[in-house]
Amino acid sequence: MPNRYAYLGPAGTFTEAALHELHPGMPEGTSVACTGVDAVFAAVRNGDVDAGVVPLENSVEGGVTTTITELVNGAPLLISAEAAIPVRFTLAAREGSAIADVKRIATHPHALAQVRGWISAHLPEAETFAVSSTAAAAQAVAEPAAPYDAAVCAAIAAERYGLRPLADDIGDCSEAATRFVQVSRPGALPAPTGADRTSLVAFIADDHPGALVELLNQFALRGVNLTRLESRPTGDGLGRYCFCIDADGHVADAAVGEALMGLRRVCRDIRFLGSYPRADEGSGPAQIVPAKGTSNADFHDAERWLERIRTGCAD
Ligand SMILES: O=C(O)C(=O)C[C@]1(C(=O)O)C=C[C@@H](O)C=C1
Repeated sequence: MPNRYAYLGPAGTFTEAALHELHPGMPEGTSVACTGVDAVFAAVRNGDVDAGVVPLENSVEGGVTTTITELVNGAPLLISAEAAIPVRFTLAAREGSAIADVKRIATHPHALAQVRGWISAHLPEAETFAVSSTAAAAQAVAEPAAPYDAAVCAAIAAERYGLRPLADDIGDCSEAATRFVQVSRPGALPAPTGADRTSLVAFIADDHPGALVELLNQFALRGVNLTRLESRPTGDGLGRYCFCIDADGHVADAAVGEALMGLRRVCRDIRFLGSYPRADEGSGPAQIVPAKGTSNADFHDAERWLERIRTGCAD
């Protein structure tokens, strides 16, 4: 039976585009549109689907809170894949509308944050309304008795719901991109590819000067490059934070594995969120030349040397 995937729906979201990027040519009927990120997580956890795709971070607006909260606090799931896609926004309305008619605009909060400048320049009087996704906004605007005049959505969503684009490419940052992750129930990890990413959440043991530096040193000492560090409240009281970390490399790599063991020693708790192929393999920080003494071979050589000393076989 083909795998089934949940995603933040309805059809026409950027998340659906990410799902198709991860699984090109997936058979009809294998995707399940959910009305919220939390519903995607629930579908994965209760076994309705094999995996789910959700937005994790946007290059302009940052982390997607619901996704991060689910990964940090919900029943453990693993990230098994990622996709990064450019996000371009269209203002779309029912046939016959003009820009001057737009008084009420619906969209997803992350999308709104990325078009705020355009809206205040072109529609300063318009009211904005947050809905569960950009495609949900387009779907709502298409209703004859819609409470909104226009949606900020992907061009493909405008087309799917029969809306007319009033303005294209209205994002304030032309290079905006969103990173999506596929989450699965815990199981075997994807094999290392040589261009991987590892995600985890670190809970520091106690609040003291240098606690974050101690944590970061575990990576720095082993030459592991970090690609994301985000603090999130633990929910246990003001000033209590955990740290969401993405690092280059796979947990099967000696340097990453040793960094994780170091974290385990200095932190109260570590939630491992997965090792999976990087979406941008072949470019960017994955190309960083490993620091001297941090390759797999260097670690294994040092391990064998220590073993010889311990067993009295040192030369
Ligand atoms: O609403 C959508 O189309 C989504 O896929 C969600 C989402 C997000 O959560 O950031 C994805 C990409 C865009 O940045 C705007 C919205």
